[in-house]
Amino acid sequence: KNMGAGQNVFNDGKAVLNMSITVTVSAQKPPAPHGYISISRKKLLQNLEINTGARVNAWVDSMRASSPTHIKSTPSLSDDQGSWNLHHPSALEMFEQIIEASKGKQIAMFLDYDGTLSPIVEDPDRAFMSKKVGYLFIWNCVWVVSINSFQLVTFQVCVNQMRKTVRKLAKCFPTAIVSGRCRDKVYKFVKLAELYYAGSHGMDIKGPEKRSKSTKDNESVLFQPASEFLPMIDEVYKQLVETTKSTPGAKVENNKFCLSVHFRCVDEKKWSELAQQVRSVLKEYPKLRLTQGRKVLEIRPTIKWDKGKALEFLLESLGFANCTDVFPVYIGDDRTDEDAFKILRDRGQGFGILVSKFPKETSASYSLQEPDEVMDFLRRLVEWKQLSVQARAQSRM
Ligand SMILES: O=P(O)(O)OC[C@H]1O[C@H](O[C@H]2O[C@H](CO)[C@@H](O)[C@H](O)[C@H]2O)[C@H](O)[C@@H](O)[C@@H]1O
Repeated sequence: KNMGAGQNVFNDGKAVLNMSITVTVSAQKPPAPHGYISISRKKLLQNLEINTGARVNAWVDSMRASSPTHIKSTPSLSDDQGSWNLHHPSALEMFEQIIEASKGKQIAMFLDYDGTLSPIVEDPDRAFMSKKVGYLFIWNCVWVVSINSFQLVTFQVCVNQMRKTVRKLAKCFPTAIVSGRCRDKVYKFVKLAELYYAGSHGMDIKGPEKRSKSTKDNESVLFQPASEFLPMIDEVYKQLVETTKSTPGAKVENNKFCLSVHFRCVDEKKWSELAQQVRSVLKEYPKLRLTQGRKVLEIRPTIKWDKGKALEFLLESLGFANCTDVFPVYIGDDRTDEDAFKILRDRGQGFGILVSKFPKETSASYSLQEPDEVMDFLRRLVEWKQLSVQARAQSRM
């Protein structure tokens, strides 16, 4: 059986078999044709089993390594908090220097969602924007006839401070949300029509809604590089739901052009079983690959597209292609955000801010500890921009 060139038996970036192999199954072993390796089917299957076991173990190691409790117990990283902070100082503490670096340039903001604008929670469907909620107390006197007295009534108006801040931010700078989630879902959490959205790890990009009376269609989809994968993703979603249902706590999320298999609520003893289940489905789909986020296995098309490419595409769409006077700031907490941090580092433009309480390998320049700090940083940017606009207006008078 000719397995064909470039067939990835295991499709997680490091292909186990990624070369042209001719497997000959016959009683008498014919000589291998020139340029081909001839190995027995039995031997091949044995190799595959060994590799499958090793690969699943590698997955589980990686699942452990990305877990904060394990990071804390990794001496090379935990002992090094001080030196990590030196290399990735707080963006809040470095605010003045950041502003200085952006002088004369147009700031453009790129924000990841989970773990950046919303705190990480167990249930992905309840990852609402920052919990910090403002209460507006209105004291009011109400004449209650029945008890013939005045009563003091309190009204509480909840204002989502993060949404309010991002709305203001978008008034000051072009702003995009870049998320692993399906675009519609992230929009339901953020609920701001004035932003750019790049869902499914950047594979579904849409510009701000245009309010046009002439057309009912106010959607402005800009780019969907993986649309041909939709049927495959749906098929794999169904299979993963079925295959993983025996693992308590596992949750499969359909993110339209990619899938997430959550293991946050899976007992660590069952991680290997879950990895095995995911692998058993994925091995039939060499055109899909696996990446990892925070307690989540992410499955996506093998196309060369990621959050970094989405960032470049958005910069172009915003009219900043080949511009030297743009200053992109990307804030994110996850491994998938590293692609965007790296692009900024390589271009030598703007910078990345990693949201993390723990030292991590990163191409980001600065750090913030949690979504509340992200909100403080965004607020300071808004205040600075408003003050500089005011100052400019006054100087013209
Ligand atoms: O790129 P992002 O916006 O950061 O999306 C990455 C994944 O985020 C979500 O999962 C993460 O957040 C969940 C809610 O806090 C948490 O339960 C989970 O453990 C995290 O991995 C989202 O549900 C995934 O689909 C995204 O891929």
